[in-house]
This record gives sequence, C-alpha cells and structure tokens, in this order.
Amino acid sequence: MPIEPACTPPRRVDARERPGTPHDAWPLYDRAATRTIEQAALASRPAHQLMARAGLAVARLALSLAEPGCTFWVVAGPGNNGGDGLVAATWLHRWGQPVRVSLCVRRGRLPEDAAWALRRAEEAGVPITELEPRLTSARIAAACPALPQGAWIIDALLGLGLGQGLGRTPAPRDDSCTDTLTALIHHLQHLRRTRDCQVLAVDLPSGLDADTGRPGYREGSTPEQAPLAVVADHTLSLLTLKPGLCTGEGPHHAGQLWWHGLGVVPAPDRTDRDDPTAAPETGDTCRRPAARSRPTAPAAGADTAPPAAGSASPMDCAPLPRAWRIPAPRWSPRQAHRHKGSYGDVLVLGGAEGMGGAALLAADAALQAGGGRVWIGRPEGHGDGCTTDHRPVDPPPLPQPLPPELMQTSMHQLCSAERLARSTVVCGCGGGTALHRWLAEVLRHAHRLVLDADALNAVAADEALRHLLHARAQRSTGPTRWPTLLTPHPLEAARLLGTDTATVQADRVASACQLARSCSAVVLLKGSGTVVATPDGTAWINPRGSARLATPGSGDVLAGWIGGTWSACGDAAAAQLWAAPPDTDEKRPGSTGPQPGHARHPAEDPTLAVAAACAWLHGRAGESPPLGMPLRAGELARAMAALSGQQLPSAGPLD
Ligand SMILES: NC(=O)C1=CN([C@@H]2O[C@H](COP(=O)(O)OP(=O)(O)OC[C@H]3O[C@@H](n4cnc5c(N)ncnc54)[C@H](O)[C@@H]3O)[C@@H](O)[C@H]2O)[C@@H](O)CC1
Ligand SMILES: Nc1ncnc2c1ncn2[C@@H]1O[C@H](COP(=O)(O)OP(=O)(O)O)[C@@H](O)[C@H]1O
Ligand SMILES: [K+]
Repeated sequence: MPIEPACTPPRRVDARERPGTPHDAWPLYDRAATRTIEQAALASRPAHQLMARAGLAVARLALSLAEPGCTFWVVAGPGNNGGDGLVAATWLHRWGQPVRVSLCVRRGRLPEDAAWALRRAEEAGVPITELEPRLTSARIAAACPALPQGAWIIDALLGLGLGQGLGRTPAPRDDSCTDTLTALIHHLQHLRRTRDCQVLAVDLPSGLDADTGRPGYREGSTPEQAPLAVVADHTLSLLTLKPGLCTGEGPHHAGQLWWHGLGVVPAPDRTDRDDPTAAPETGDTCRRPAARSRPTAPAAGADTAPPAAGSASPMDCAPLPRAWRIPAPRWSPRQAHRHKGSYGDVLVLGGAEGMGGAALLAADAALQAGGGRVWIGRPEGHGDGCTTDHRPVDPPPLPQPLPPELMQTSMHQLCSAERLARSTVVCGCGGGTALHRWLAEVLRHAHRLVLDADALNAVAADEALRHLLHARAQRSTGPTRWPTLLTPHPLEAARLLGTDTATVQADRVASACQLARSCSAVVLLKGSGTVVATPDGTAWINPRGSARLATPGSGDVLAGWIGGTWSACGDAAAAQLWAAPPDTDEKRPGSTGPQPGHARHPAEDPTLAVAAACAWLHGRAGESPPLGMPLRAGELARAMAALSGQQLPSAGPLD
C-alpha cells in the first residue's frame, strides 16, 4: 500500500455560526475556477495525491456519520468522481466496514487517476461489480446489491465533469453508460425513500450543475425529459465550495454541506493550508475515525504563524471566486444614551386598497428592526391620493387597526422632497399600480431607498423611472450617497431584465449581477439561496432559510426589516455588521477573504452590508422551530428580533 498523505477531517460548512467577519466568508468557486485550481495543484504534486486525499476525506466523513456496523454502497461513475469513490471504498474496506462497489463504466474507459484507484481497490479486496452498459431502470435493481435498511450510499457517479460530454451538451463523449447512469440515479433515490438509505454525495450530488444549482443531467435525449440530479443527505464538496451547492435547487439536492480543501484550498480561517512539516500517515496508520464522532473544527488561534517558506499553494494565484457565502452578521447592543431620533425615520410606501396588510407587515418589521419612527403612506385606490381640487383624501381603511407604535399619514406629506431626503424609504409593498405616480419623486429624493414588489414592477414598465434610478447612482459618487437596494423575487427580476423566470433561475448569480449592473443598484434576488449582488459584479449568497419562508408577506417583512435596520444603523455603522475583530490582520498574506480591488465585501458597502445581514437573519428566522409547521409572515419579525437580540451596531447616524 503506497504512502498516504495526511488528511484533516472534512468540515461542516455551517458549523462556525459566530458573528461574521469578511474572513469568515466562504469563497464559492465555479467550475472553471475549480478546474484551474485543480490543474495547478495536480501539476505541483505527486501523482494521485489529490484523489487519495479526496477519497480518504470521503471515507472519514462517511464513517463518522454512519451508525456502527452499517453497510456502505459506493456507486462509482466514469470519471475521477468515481475514482474518489473507489478510494473511499478502499479505506472503508480496510477499516473493516461492509462495503460494495458498483462501477458503471467499463474499466478500460476510466481516466488515469480513477484507473489507479480501481487497481488499489481491487488489490485491497474490495468487492466490485462492473455494471453492464445500457442498463435500464427495469434491470438495475437486479444488478445492484440488495441493501439492508439504513445503509449508506456514496454517490460518486458524477462531479464537476457534468456538462463535459453530458447533460446540457447534446452529444455525450461515451454514451454507453448513459442509460446505466440514469437508472442508477433513479435507483439511488428509490432506496433513499424506501429503505431509509442515507446518501453522501462526493463533491456534488451527481447531475447537479456546480455553477447554477440546477439539475443538469438530462434523462434520455429529448428536451421534454426532465433533468435529473441526485438528492443527497450530505455532500462533501472537494477542493472548493461551489455556488451551485448554495443557491436555487442546490441546497435541496446537497443536504448538509461539508467541505475539504485537500490541503490545497485553505478554509476561510486559513487553517487548512498544506503543512509541509506534517508527517505523512502510512496506509496502515492512517487514523480511523471513531464511529459517530463528528469531524471537528481546529482550535481557535491555530495557524497564526506566518506561512513557512516554500508553502505557497496554487491558491496564492487562484482565480477569483464567483461568489461568497454570507456569514453570520454581528449585532451589538444599543448604546445607553440613544433616543428614538438616533434611529432615523422609516417611510413605508405601499398598502394600496386591498393590500394594506403588506405595508403593515413591512412597517411592523421596520419598527422591530429598530427604526426610530415608522410611518405608513398608502396611495389612493385610483392612484392620485387627492381630490380633483388637489385636497388630500384619507387613504382607504386598513384591514386591521394600526398598531399604536406606527404612524400613518398621506402620501402627499410623506413624499415631500425634504421628508424623503431625511428618511429611509421602503417602497412597493402592496402598492399596486397606484404607487406608480409617486415613484419619480421617491427616486429623485429618497435618501436610502429599498424598492420592492410593485415599485419594481413600475420601474420595469417605465423607462423614465429607470433613468431616475441611474441618476441616483450618479449622485452617489459624492460624499453624500443616495443608495438603492432592489429586492426582487425571480419574477420581478425577470420583468426588470426583460426575460422570464426560468431564465433568471437558470443562473441566479449571473441574473442578480446583471440586474445590479443594469440598474446601478445593489440587488437582493430572493428565493432559495438569496443572492445579493453589487453593480461591480460581486455576489454574496445567503446560506440560511428554508421553504417555510415561501409564505405570503415574508418578502414584505424582509423589505421592512431592511428599512428599519438601515435607518437605525445609518451608513457609517452598517459596515459594523461585518466588522473584523480588532486583532484581525486584514492584510495577512494568504487570506481568502475578499480583498479590496478584487471583490466588494459587506464591510465596504453599507447597502450590501445591510442587505446581506438582513437576508441572513430573515433566512435564519425561517429555520426556527417548530420546523414542521407553516410559518406566518406576521410572526417572522418577532422571530428575527429575538434572534438579533434587538441589538444593533453601536454607532449610528448621530455619531
Ligand atoms: N483528478 C483528480 O485527482 C481529482 C479529481 N477530483 C474529483 O474528480 C471529479 C471531476 O472528475 P472528472 O472531470 O473526471 O468528471 P466526473 O467524474 O464528474 O465525470 C465526468 C465524466 O463522466 C463522463 N460521463 C458523464 N456522464 C456521461 C454520460 N451520460 N454518458 C457518457 N459519459 C458520461 C464524461 O464523459 C466525463 O468524462 C471531481 O468532481 C472530484 O470528485 C477531486 O477529488 C480532486 C482531485
Ligand atoms: N424555498 C425557499 N428557501 C429559502 N427562502 C425562501 C424560499 N422561498 C421563499 N423564500 C424567501 O421568502 C421571501 C418571499 O418573498 P416574496 O416572494 O417577496 O413574498 P411575498 O411577496 O409574499 O412577501 C423571500 O425572502 C425569499 O427569499
Ligand atoms: K457525485
């Protein structure tokens, strides 16, 4: 057995949910960037080292997650992803675990690394079945091992190679195993449902697009047939974390996310860089993880010494990440001497006739987020808010009494230039078409502006309003900023982009960046794995949230919460939601945090900071128990307040 390199345990990606610093943010590398990093690492390392590390990491994670004595079934595909699975199977077998391998390609077709892994597995005596090509779903069960209840399936069918001869590319390089792959993916899902099997995906759930989070493995050849991807309980992402695991359908397919940098890519806290002084472990002494002992994060403060000479890794000249994963924001207590004027005025404009609840939800959230004084302004049903002789009219009645802490006044009063210019404005929630006529004034004068729902639809439909949106960005170049945040859901984003929802969802990161650029505003594209993007093309993905948030009004709560937080923080303090601790050396070489000039991080941009922090908190509140129960948007703001502890960044607009 050849010498194995040392292998640190995989990391649970969300294990370190402590208040965020830019350096806690996980970079998300797309397929092209990962390939570049992989190629650089392969060129500078002994043959097979990366695959050996990958397979060992998979085996360690599988064993630490599984019940003692459980059976493992490794399904190995035609590429190097299959090679990782074969190495994992070898280790599990050597550690005395019951393990079976089904190989879905003829051995002669395996790439070099995977062929090496197959030879090793055979030498170790791992039971391996070579599946026939062109196996159909009807025949797959008979060709695969009969698994006991609760067995673990290691999905090593496809990783980054999807799309290279597969999926969206019409002509697969080797289509002899296409049927077998399709049948295996179906069979895996069937066993997961009917035999309580757990699935651990290697690198990516097979068939998932690493860049977009879309199932990309096309079943058969006709476009009508739905794309396929494995739904896993756990995914161990190798080398890099990929954006497709974090947004769109990715989180559903990935399950619990784990990561291993293979000694090439350091963790955000920079503890996973190759340690040249580490003694290699031999095949015989490689640590066997205790069953059910969870992989642990290294102790705080580890790796604080400067990098040793010669320890430069391919990451030092790595391509830029495609996006970043939003870490937990930092909330701090209110200062004792503050008063309500310290926290600014929030104007919630919306809640037209029949949709008053949306404005109420947003205003209540703004208040609970810490906004100083919160007003609701509601446009008249017919769109003018005044009588023919220009006398203001009362807005239509609200669906329920106004909570005593909120104030309501006419749109005319709230939309004065002077009032707008000293307020944070949340515009759109249930505003209907009646809101349209107020938008020009709002865009011209509102100081900080959140545009949601009907305000976005109005901007999408009106070229003149778009010009005003751009004009705000031009004004923001001076010391006084006129920042704008757009909070579309995918359909609203599609209207703004002049496309359809499917196109937006096909690449959420690209869509959010394109919209931010075309509107010269920060964009928060809602949905699973909310993307916050800036006009310069930096994207942050929110890892928190669940489908419980897909409930009427939860977007209004988010918009209102953003308004309240932004008002209370002011621009100066918003960055503190992401401030690095005082002892952090921002300039440290090898840092994986976004660097000035490379990518904008929330601490540099108050609009981005507030949007990212609020999206995180909103998502986190949507995960609160009782998880099986439907969530009502009315309860969301209270849950968010409880989570943030009603704490705010300590500096504010008066500092
Ligand atoms: N080379 C190495 O040493 C390393 C490889 N790694 C692993 O390697 C993976 C990437 O490996 P690959 O680039 O080989 O890609 P994959 O292992 O994802 O496999 C894709 C290959 O399968 C074939 N294929 C897929 N579907 C097919 C179909 N329907 N019909 C016919 N052929 C089909 C394609 O032709 C392609 O060559 C990563 O995801 C990761 O798991 C990493 O562990 C890092 C180290
Ligand atoms: N499946 C999901 N996973 C995570 N978050 C979700 C999911 N579905 C919806 N959300 C979140 O719920 C909110 C819904 O907002 P929106 O679509 O504007 O609804 P509404 O108009 O009813 O308020 C957004 O913040 C969105 O990100
Ligand atoms: K896989």
